[in-house]
Amino acid sequence: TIKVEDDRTGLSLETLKRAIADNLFYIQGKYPAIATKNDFYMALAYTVRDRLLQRWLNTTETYLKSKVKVVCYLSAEFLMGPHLSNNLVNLGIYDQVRRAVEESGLDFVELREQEEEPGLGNGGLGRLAACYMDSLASLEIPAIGYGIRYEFGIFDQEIRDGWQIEITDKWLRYGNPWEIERPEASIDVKFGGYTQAYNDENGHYRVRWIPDIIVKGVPYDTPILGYKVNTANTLRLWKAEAPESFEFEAFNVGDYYGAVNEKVVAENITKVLYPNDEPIQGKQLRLQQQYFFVSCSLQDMIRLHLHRQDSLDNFHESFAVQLNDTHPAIGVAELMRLLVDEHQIDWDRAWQITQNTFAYTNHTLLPEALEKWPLSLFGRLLPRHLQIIYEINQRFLGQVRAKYPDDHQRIARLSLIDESGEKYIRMAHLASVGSHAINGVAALHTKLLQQDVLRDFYELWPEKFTNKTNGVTPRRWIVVSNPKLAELINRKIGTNWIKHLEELKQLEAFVEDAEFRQQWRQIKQDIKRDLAEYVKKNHAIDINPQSLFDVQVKRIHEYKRQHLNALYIITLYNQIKQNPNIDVVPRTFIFGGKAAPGYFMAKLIIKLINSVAQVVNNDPDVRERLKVVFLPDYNVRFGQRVYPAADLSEQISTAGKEASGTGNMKFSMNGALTIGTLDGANIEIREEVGAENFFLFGLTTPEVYALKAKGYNPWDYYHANSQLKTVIDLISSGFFSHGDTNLFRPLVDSLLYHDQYMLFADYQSYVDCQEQVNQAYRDEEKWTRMSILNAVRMGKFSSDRAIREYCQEIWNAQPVNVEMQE
Ligand SMILES: CCc1ccc([C@H](C)CC(=O)N[C@@H]2O[C@H](CO)[C@@H](O)[C@H](O)[C@H]2O)cc1
Repeated sequence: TIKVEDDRTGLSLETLKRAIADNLFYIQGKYPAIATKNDFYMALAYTVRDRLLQRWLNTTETYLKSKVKVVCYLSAEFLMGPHLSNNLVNLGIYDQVRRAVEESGLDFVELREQEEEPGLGNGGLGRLAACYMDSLASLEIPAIGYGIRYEFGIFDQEIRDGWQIEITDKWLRYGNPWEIERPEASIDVKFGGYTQAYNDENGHYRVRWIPDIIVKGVPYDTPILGYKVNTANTLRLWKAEAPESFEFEAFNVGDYYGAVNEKVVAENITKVLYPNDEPIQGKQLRLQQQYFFVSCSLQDMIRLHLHRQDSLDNFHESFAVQLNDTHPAIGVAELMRLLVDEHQIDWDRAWQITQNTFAYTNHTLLPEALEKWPLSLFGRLLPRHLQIIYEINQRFLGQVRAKYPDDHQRIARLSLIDESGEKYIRMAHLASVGSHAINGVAALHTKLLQQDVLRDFYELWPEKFTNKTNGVTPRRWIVVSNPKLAELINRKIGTNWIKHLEELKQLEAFVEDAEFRQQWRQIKQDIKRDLAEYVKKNHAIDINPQSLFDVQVKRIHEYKRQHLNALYIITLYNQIKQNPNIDVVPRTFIFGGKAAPGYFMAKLIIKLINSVAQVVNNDPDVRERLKVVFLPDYNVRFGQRVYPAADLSEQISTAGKEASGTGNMKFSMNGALTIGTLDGANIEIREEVGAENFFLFGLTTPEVYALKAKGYNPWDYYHANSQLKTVIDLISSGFFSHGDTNLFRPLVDSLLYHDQYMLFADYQSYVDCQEQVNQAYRDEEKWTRMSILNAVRMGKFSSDRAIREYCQEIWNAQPVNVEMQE
């Protein structure tokens, strides 16, 4: 008998080909002759999604049936990246699906590139959340990612005449095959209005909240499949809608706008992601977004808990809730409101449950990124929460006073309310008081948190603080992004490394194997050639694959010092112009990164890089040896293309400013060497790969503090270093701006008069270090050895290691085996 596989789950070539054709017909309603590339992509996506569903439903059923602890990751951002390839790798069916597509006469790569990237994040914080979701599922830890389904994600970036232009990100224009709407699980969320105290039937003091408006939260679920396991966790993203999308009464009296007004107001809440990646703006809509998704998520958790249990007394045993920075910190007050007001649990018990439920991760030391909300705005939008925060603060400061009587400064510093000038609510304080655990994202960062930003909390509760150095998923950042390298590693040590990255160390045995080094080098060369072709085809720029690919891709920010990189490029340019016979290693400087639309200096830095590129790339004296390219629209898909192609990874932030960095890990895992400062996770990468395999420069954090304390005058460096002076004067002269001496003045003046991030102090050390890079790159075998060691010693930086630490030290969560019911 011919066994016909189920169209939905079969993995044979025939079944896959039939499934794609059927989905094109029955879902897209198209037959091949009239189908667009996007139709074929959708048909393929649904074919792959079908093969996720069994695991997904089995997982949900397993969790509902058992009383397992579920990790809930609350994040305002999830930078997931394209789903197709990642799901094919985690299902272990990449090659057969690729063949099925090609045997159907379609171009797999073309279809793959059709997928709109869900850009529901700004940068590091959002991408970390995505890597952690992949590791939670791959480690079979029950988990739910809770966030916001922005209609418009991070803007698409175009570069026009050297300037960043922001384009609206209509990622949902063709629909999203990877999500399922769950209208039946909608949740109501209140805003505004007033509160009313009353005594309930048992004479207990109670408060009710009478809101101005109610908004409906509709969840959209996306399956998050682990690597080669049966576990598929859920990413639940909330969309705001009006309870009644159409007011007939208003319509009948001809008030057409009134009829849809509520709809518009409600939907605005999840309309767009705030494109700021550090500086906060304290906009009302931002607070509405934060409260909206947090309230939906906590109400959803309580509903799930009461589905499995009959009292909320052990809610904290059901759910471990991680606050991804302060953006969801309102959750502390919201859980108290739900437990006390909605479920009549007494305050002290509710507070215990709340503190045992929440944990808080801080991702930044920059003072301007620490969220604080004006009391006026907060009280208007969330009157009941303001009362609850007052109550929390009063009880908290009571404890502080008991421990530090008469230390009024300390009490004022610790208070949830910043009373100096206009009053603010300090969200980092609310998160710290309401959590049983607080962590930074790299060893240095956590130390600086304890010594500086959260010093008073550390002195109060040292036991709450632990470090959780960031990690990245080797599935997307090696297996999906660099299949050739993954293949070479598989051939040498098998495939266990993909879930046990520390096993990469076994490859150290091959460093002295010339054949292996040749293969390693060839892979990098092939990828560089592919990137050069991509840049030629899409940006009409010729780059030399033989040159050293020096890459800096990350959000544009003064503390990340993309402009220090530009100062080095101009220095090198001047060296060649002054002495054309100088023997420099041909270099291609590749930049990528978005600037927050309101961040003027960041945008000027993009303009400077493009202006320098203009001159350098068109100067016959240098262009064969120096090329500068700013590739637009840096996102996850772009990262997957550029990390494997890099020779040198630029991690040059001012010491003490980059909390961790995660790009640094992705570069090193793909064999790039790092030039960097002792900042964030660079320090731990250098410890793992060996100081001899890391190009270190610059002031350390204590040296930065000391120099600041002593009084740092950038002019001293300008006058003392003629090479630096020449570079700065060249920029001021208008040489890179068609003679316009005003264009870059704001940037030059900020350096000469402030240089907040100490570029001048680190300039010479950076230039000298770059010379060491040149020396090393000349010795191909030496460089290859260093490249191999940089990659194979990166085991620590897998997000699996980080998640295992969170599970053991913060969440007390265990893996749960999901059976595959046939
Ligand atoms: C309110 C605006 C806003 C938005 C995002 C943020 C994030 C905290 C910024 C961010 O992405 N921080 C980065 O987090 C990464 C993951 O931990 C770290 O690796 C980076 O060092 C840190 O800059 C701050 C403020």
